[in-house]
Amino acid sequence: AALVSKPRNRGISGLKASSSISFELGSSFLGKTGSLRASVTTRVAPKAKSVARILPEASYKVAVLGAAGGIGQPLGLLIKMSPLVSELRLYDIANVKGVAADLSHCNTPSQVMDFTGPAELASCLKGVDVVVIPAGVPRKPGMTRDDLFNINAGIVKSLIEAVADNCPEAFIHIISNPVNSTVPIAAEILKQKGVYNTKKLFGVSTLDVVRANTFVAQKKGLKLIDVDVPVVGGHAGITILPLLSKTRPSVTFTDEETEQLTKRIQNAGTEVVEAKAGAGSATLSMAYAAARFVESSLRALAGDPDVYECTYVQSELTELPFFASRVKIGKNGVESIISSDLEGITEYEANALEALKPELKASIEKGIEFAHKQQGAAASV
Ligand SMILES: NC(=O)c1ccc[n+]([C@@H]2O[C@H](COP(=O)([O-])OP(=O)(O)OC[C@H]3O[C@@H](n4cnc5c(N)ncnc54)[C@H](O)[C@@H]3O)[C@@H](O)[C@H]2O)c1
Ligand SMILES: O=C(O)C[C@H](O)C(=O)O
Repeated sequence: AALVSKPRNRGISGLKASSSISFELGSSFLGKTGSLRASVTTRVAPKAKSVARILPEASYKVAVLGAAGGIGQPLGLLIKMSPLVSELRLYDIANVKGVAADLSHCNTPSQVMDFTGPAELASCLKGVDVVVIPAGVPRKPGMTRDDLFNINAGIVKSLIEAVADNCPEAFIHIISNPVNSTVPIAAEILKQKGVYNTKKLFGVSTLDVVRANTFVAQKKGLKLIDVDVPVVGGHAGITILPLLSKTRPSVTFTDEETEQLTKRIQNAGTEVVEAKAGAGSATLSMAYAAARFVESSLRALAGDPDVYECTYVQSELTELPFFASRVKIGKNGVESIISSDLEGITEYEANALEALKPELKASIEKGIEFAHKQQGAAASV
């Protein structure tokens, strides 16, 4: 692995200037909607001053696996802007050197390092606090996310094995599709390695929330920054369930609006895949969403007591073993799963929740079965 850049301005000017620029970006675009600020009236507000005191001192190591790809590159850029990051480690099987050299010229504090190919994966992962995994193939028009399973399941499996061996304590963010199956695969691999921590494995479903917030704000003429729509279930088609009745600020929807918005949020990934016409799926909005989730995780690690995000995790909220919902994230990962979003939902949402369960269950079982088969195959060699 080559060290591409060392932070030259560790002193007052470098750190202060970049902190204030990216901090403003982080808190106004990435961070704010990652809290319950707009969504729960009973929340006890943390003292702004004490959180501000904690955060600029903190510095974490973040690895991106699949860093030279369509998501990986803009995600690397956004993470490079975070004042909470001391090392940004970029790993890919190809083309990562140039990406790292390019990013390393940004005069923000973190040091950028590149790692290429399986032989350098262990050194990329040693000592990292957060691992983000967007490695894998994207959809083309006409494909479902599940059509990516055959290729991406194996990629996620091998990367998680390395995570288990080298940084089992890290927060793991899985972006690679089909998320509904790749997260259960990761869980099984971590179990096989004896290092599974249910609180630290996250399927990144933030993009669904980002989209729901955008579409609802547009439809209802609301100020975007204030809108917060919880999205539960999973991350594919009808398993994506926006709970529009739980939108904050409180807003009412006609049946027609509910139907139209729900379908648009569920099909938003396909909307992008079709618009890109064979050139891939969402990358820029995904990088934005993933950066928000990274920033939320880093704030949680730094002791911010007010970090809430929707994410696909091991859960007891329903009878399904994995389920996306709003969770509170703290220093040790998931602190609690917020059940109140599922209370008092509308009949439309309750029916949609029941309708998504068979598909989500099948995707979870497919992932678990894959991991078990691989283990069986390895044992018989
Ligand atoms: N969770 C979400 O909301 C969401 C949103 C958008 C895309 N995705 C998924 O993210 C994945 C990546 O999308 P993309 O547009 O960045 O694809 P891409 O093809 O542009 O980039 C993928 C990168 O992964 C790398 N890669 C492949 N195998 C690897 C391995 N074994 N180790 C390390 N790197 C490896 C490739 O070299 C490439 O640079 C896809 O599976 C896509 O479906 C998920
Ligand atoms: O739609 C895709 O295939 C990519 C991603 O899951 C998305 O929601 O944009």
